[in-house]
Amino acid sequence: MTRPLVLTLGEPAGVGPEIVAAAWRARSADMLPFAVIGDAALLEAQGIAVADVFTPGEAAQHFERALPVIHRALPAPVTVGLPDPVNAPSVADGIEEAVSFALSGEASGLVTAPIAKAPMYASGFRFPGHTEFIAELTADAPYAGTRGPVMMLTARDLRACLVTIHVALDQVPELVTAERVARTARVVHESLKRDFAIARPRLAMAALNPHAGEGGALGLQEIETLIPVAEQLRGEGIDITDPRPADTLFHDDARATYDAAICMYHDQALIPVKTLDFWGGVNVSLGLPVIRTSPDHGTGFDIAGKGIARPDSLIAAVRLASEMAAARAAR
Ligand SMILES: NC(=O)C1=CN([C@@H]2O[C@H](COP(=O)(O)OP(=O)(O)OC[C@H]3O[C@@H](n4cnc5c(N)ncnc54)[C@H](O)[C@@H]3O)[C@@H](O)[C@H]2O)C=CC1
Ligand SMILES: NCC(=O)COP(=O)(O)O
Repeated sequence: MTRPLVLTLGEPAGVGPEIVAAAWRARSADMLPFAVIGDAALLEAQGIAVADVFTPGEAAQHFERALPVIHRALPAPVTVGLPDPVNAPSVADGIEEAVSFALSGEASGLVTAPIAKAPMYASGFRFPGHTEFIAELTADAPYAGTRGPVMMLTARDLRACLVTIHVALDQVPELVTAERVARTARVVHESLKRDFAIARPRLAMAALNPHAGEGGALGLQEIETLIPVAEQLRGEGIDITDPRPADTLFHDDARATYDAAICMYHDQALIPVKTLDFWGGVNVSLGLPVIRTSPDHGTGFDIAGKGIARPDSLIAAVRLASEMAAARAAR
């Protein structure tokens, strides 16, 4: 039987509590039941019934009538829209606890509500985001496959996967190495088979430079790095294209030619994803021993507490984690 999911509440002063409550209100047959790690008072304040539980395994028995919560009180009161770094260590602890439930098998996977990066960094959090933190927390767990983490964003029929994640643009060219591109492609190829049940994944590689480098006139990374690595990957049996100009890779007809795009930097992947479907996009961490999904938006401090935050992306993240858990269980 597939176990429930575990959710983290994320930044308590952001939209997390209201979208988590809304996701529970929208519970449906295509979602696994879930338990939330966080401050129960913030969820009760959303006008829903909550049930105190100790593990995600207890979620299913309560889920229909109340949102199961693994209560973790915050050290400082929450002012909506104003993150307090004093609460940041509890946010990180919640993610760590969720990962341990997923590693122990008590949860099928985790779905994380957004964190605010700046207050986390101010409190000493030393990871760029969830993705790298979860990779570190799971580094010693057994895993049969190429290790990530690889960040993938999905929206409608687009899956965009990142070779570099949260780095300044001027650092991107030196980080686009053959090793990084190859590892990203291998992780994506394996994950599309294992987690998305795609038997023969087709990958499209995005070029780094305009016009895929214009034969070297607009940059040499395609000739020196990307074309050779694409050839090497095809030699391993991975169906991947040579680098394609990124400006023509994401329109409707182009998307039909591949199952995932390998993108060289953050905005190359996230702009098409968020343009295509800002409300329904999902962030997925690939190449880890645990399943992890997340909404593609952030903490929405400008709208938190106003009752207008849309839960669609979190709901899509819960659905996708449920599908991935089913795909892994069926193998
Ligand atoms: N997975 C995660 O933990 C992520 C965290 N962040 C963090 O979020 C914080 C704020 O980042 P921003 O760049 O301002 O992005 P943001 O996504 O929080 O906000 C961008 C715009 O989208 C709107 N928006 C966001 N979520 C919405 C929702 N559920 N319904 C309706 N409108 C929504 C906001 O009101 C704002 O106008 C930062 O600290 C950033 O690091 C950002 C992206 C992902
Ligand atoms: N821009 C995507 C983002 O910030 C999500 O990062 P992560 O917390 O999922 O690693």
